[in-house]
Amino acid sequence: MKLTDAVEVNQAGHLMIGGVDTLKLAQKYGTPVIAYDVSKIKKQIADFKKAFIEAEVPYKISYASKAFSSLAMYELVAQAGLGCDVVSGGELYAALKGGMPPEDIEFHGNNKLPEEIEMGVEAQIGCFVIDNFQEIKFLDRALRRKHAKANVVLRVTPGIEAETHKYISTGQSNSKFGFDVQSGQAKKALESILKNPRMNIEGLHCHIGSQIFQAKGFVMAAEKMVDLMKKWHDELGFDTKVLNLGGGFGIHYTKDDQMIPTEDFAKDIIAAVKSRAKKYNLKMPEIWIEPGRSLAGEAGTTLYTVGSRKDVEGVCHFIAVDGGMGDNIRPALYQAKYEAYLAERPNALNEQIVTVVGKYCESGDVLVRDCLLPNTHPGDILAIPDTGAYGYTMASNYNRNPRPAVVFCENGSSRLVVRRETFEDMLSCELGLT
Ligand SMILES: Cc1ncc(COP(=O)(O)O)c(C=O)c1O
Ligand SMILES: N[C@@H](CCCC[NH3+])C(=O)O
Repeated sequence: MKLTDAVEVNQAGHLMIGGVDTLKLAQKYGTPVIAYDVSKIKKQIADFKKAFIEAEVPYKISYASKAFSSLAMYELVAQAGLGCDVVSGGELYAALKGGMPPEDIEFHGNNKLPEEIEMGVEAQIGCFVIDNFQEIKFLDRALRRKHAKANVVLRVTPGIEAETHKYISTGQSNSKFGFDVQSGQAKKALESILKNPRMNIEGLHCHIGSQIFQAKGFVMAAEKMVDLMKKWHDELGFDTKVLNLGGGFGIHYTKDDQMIPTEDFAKDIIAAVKSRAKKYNLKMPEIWIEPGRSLAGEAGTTLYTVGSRKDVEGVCHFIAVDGGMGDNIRPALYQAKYEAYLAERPNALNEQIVTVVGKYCESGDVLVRDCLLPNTHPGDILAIPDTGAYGYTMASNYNRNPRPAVVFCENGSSRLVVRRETFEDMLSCELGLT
């Protein structure tokens, strides 16, 4: 039986992930544990691919690995034939270790360090997404030193304000990412790259933000980008081979989130590029997208064990779990909303409005505010679905709490893909004084 898009229930009435009973997962791996239903990741990948294949347009899907960077995820993504984007030397290192072919890796970031750029040049990655003038200098220096060439894509801010939390909106002119178009910065950068014999500019990039539900913003951005292609074709004779429209496709966190199917999102964007390119008589560019959250988010569910309770009648009912803001900072950072279920009795009558809090020494350490749950007891397993993106990758060791374990579940089997951190792990970089 299907309870939500994220969670299913087995014959015993327990929540299931990838065909595995969540109570068994908690028993086997301990809690907190983030359990992924691998079939959901595969389905999202297939849906994106389908939209491009049906539209018969050249495309590339690059997984934005900041959403969930792990060796297992890179392996899965590489097997599916996707590329990936990385935003740091650490992500690049992990992607290569996870078996991503270097030529399928894009390097993003608003302040790539010289040594990170050298690492990318050394690895002969697929392309650098150029974000600022300093980076052009650093990249040029690295290429000269290695007698190498690199493919690049120019990131611009098309001046679109996405309807999302202000911390995750990036397409507006005052964003810290990319070159501003209106002020002429972007054109200057393009001219400088075009003159550089070591850089092969493939095309343009924009990313308007994250957790966006309206196709409208993407369509507007796509249209503005094709306008820019036309302008720079006329003014500079520049032919855009690649149009990278970034990621940002919203996912379900709560019943209030109005979902647009992945395929429909992609179809709208493709149609906008197609018709605009036709209008200007431009060659259809290869469309690249960079979904992160929409590939990993709904596939992940975090399981916690309920510990203490605090009830002040008429004021509040707190249920505390053995994780919190250290494994999911999103509620504290973006006021993100989630739903919670009791793994053993997800269908039991909901009796009480409670606030699920973590174990960290912060009043803001709230995972779900005011949710309806059945009566809970210490030792119960609580599941918070839709935690597959920006949970583990934004995790911290605050209060010296170890980061959780991660398991992949599929067809009734589970597999540990990231072991739980130990206290020793947390001290492994420390040298002390004596
Ligand atoms: C350049 C770029 N591409 C892709 C993504 C992935 O976004 P999302 O996880 O919302 O799909 C991000 C993050 O917002 C980003 O900054
Ligand atoms: N970390 C953010 C998304 C940031 C996307 C990166 N540009 C989130 O959890 O929603």
